[in-house]
Amino acid sequence: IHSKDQICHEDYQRTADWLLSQTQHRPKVAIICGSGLGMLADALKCQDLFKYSDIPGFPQSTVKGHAGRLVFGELKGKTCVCMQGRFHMYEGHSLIRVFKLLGVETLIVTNAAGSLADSYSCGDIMIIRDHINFPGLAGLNPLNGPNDDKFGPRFPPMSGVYDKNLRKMAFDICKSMGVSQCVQEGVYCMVGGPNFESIAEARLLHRLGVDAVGMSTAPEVLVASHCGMRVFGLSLITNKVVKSYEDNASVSHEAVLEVSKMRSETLQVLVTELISRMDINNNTA
Ligand SMILES: O=P(O)(O)O[C@H]1O[C@H](CO)[C@@H](O)[C@H]1O
Ligand SMILES: Nc1nc2[nH]cnc2c(=O)[nH]1
Repeated sequence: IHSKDQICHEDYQRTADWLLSQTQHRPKVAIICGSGLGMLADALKCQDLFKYSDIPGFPQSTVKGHAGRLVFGELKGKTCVCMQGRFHMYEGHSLIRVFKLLGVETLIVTNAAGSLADSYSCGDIMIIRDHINFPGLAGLNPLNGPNDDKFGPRFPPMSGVYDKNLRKMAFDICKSMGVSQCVQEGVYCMVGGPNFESIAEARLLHRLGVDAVGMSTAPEVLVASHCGMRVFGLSLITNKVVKSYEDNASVSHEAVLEVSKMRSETLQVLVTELISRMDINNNTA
């Protein structure tokens, strides 16, 4: 699966069939680990691990902080598959449809993001209420090309994509974890990257009402929602995006990974508890 122009249902099916022949696990939940958040997979019990390089049709993950492994396992009695290493649009791939063919019903997506909202702090967790898909608005969309009706409709709606019940459940869990003071709910904006924002771009995003910005998530959520998956998303605020010409601060991927590492345990507890509480059989929370 190297160029989306060449990918068809049979390609996804071949990869899914190979995985199903290699593991007894039949996951209903998929987790995508954001930059530096790969340890979310460590909580899985009875693991079956596959290096991306060993999976037919799988591309390589090229970004530091993304290990490049698919981990199957049990979390509180629920069977999950976890991507330790995502593919960004700037890398050119999406594998959500393989998950669909494995039987996955719910996607939990995490990312590292910079904050635009003045009230946010580094280390905050933002439950994603909605997204702005900048590349998508400009016509760069993973659903471009002939529509495959086996996956979903030509014109999928995008309102209410981030499941309300799961968002509420996550809030309740954060309360019981005693971390609600650093939990936010907001709008994630996907930009193409791989550069971080200029100050003028940061100001534009701020004016548009963006709370957090990153270079992932929206394409995955789009494809997942198109094929009928329930979606829940979390952004870890790893940096405040520089919005002032007087501010000498500057962001780096290393700094992003450092904050991710510091907060990954909290995210692991939150995601584990969410999966533990969610009903996966009838697809309701
Ligand atoms: O979205 P994730 O994979 O967490 O990664 C985020 O961190 C990287 C920049 O540091 C970008 O790829 C951005 O999208
Ligand atoms: N575009 C973008 N992606 C990020 N990922 C983590 N922090 C940032 C950021 O400030 N901007």
